[in-house]
Amino acid sequence: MPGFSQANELKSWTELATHHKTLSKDIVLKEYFAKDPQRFEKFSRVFKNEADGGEILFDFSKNFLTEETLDLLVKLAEESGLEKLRNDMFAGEKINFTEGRAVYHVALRNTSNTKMEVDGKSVVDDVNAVLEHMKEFSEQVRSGEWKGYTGKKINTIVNIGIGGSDLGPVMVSEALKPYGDRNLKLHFVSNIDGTHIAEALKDSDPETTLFLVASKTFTTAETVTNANTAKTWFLKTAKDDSAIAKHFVALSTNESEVTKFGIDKKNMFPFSDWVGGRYSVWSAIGLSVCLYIGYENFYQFLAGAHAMDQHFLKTPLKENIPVIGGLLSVWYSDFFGAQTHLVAPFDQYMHRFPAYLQQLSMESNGKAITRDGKYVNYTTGPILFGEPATNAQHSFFQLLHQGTKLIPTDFILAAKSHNPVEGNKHQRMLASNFFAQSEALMLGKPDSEVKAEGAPEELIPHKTFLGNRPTTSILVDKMTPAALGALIAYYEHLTFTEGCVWNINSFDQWGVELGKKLAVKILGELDDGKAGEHDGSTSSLIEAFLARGKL
Ligand SMILES: O=P(O)(O)OC[C@H]1O[C@](O)(CO)[C@@H](O)[C@@H]1O
Repeated sequence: MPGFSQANELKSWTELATHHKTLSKDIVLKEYFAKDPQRFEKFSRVFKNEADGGEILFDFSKNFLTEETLDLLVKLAEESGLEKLRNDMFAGEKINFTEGRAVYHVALRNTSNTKMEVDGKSVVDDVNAVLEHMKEFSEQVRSGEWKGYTGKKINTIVNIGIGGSDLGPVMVSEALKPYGDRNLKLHFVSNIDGTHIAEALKDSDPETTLFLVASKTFTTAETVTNANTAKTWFLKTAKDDSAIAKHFVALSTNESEVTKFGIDKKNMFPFSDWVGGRYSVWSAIGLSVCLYIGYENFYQFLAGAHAMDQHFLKTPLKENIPVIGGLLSVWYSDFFGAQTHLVAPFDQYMHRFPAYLQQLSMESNGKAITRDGKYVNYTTGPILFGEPATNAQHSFFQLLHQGTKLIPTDFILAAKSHNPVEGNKHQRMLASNFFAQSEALMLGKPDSEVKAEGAPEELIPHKTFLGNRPTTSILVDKMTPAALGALIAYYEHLTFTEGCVWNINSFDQWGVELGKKLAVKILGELDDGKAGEHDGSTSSLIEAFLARGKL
């Protein structure tokens, strides 16, 4: 445990509170830019991705930040023990103390084969053995050497998993679609709603479909139920249990449940309990991605994340890009009262990125108990939300520009499009929106300007924009596998930084357990056709469902 309980007991927290009193009255971003021609240079950082030679520019200069703010925030990180906690994570210490586990997803993308140990035992060979298996298997499937039970090539992959066993694979395979094998059809089935599996099966042929049952625990009700439904559907045609080996593989830590399900141990891609669900796309859980984009690209994805890991591990805090991102989030949440964090990728392929980040951020830092068991005296994890732009502009950006809430926003753009159609015209239009939005959010539109445009007197307040809305712009050269890997790792370490300062355990998820238990009890009542003991509303709703939902 660190040498403090509540983050607001730290000296730097008090100093930040005093600093906030003056800064919040004074800071007008456009004036700060006018006063300081070096502002962009001071508050932007370039990440050089050793994996593919690409760069990512992080522009933090349109944030409520001065040199003093940054110094105080860095001091807050130091006092909170960020360097120790980070080093402990990289050393395989059991920093997820409520579950007695190491937090070692960084070991899954250790492409430099650095020594990494848990309990004094190296994990490097085990990680590499699984990667080797993924390589061999993905090459066999992609080449057609791996055949279905009737000798046909696999052309459909159905990943069955939920939460971290779904969101990472679906987001990454969408984001890296330009690298995908278009002869392979991908389906991701997560929801217990029968529609999800039914639609995937309608679109599949048992002779050419490969099911990946992705579940760390292999006990998650949704996944086990969907996988059993898929197995029944498959056996209806295949008839013979021995055919399962060609069409079902498991991505899991739980060998006994996997074999009980009927999947051969040799068709299991294992990983360890030190991989959290929301950090598992780098593990065997990423097999769907590997099959789709090929092993070389998957490896580049890992290498890009590894490059960001090295940056996080070795760069002084003031230059450390994810540390700055995390500290800014704390700054907005706890000193400016921001409740949310918006992430808007200007990239259609990245359309599931905000959904992925929701689990990463909200399952990690949606906590209110400090590491020594006290209720926090301050606010913690923000509500993360987002949609790809420019679509987002035409729906909820109104509230960003003229609403009453402060919404710190990240905009992400790749300079080079994968589809430079119409002589790159679309890309230039996309980019012009990326620049215009952050500029407009900062500059606003004063009433004098609205008046000068000839607006009638009564409309002037409606057409005025206050501006001074903070944004972080992230400019990637091109969304390559390595760039995406680095970007995800950026958000992981940002989340880590927040959790460390707030002194919460970012690595458990007890909050989702309650709902699971209650649902099991009510399922028994639905099977019996009678509501049990509940409050008036719940019993009546159950009775209404039973009356209306009879088959
Ligand atoms: O991979 P599993 O064990 O099926 O769990 C799936 C998901 O369920 C959760 O435990 C929460 O419901 C997530 O943390 C996890 O990603």
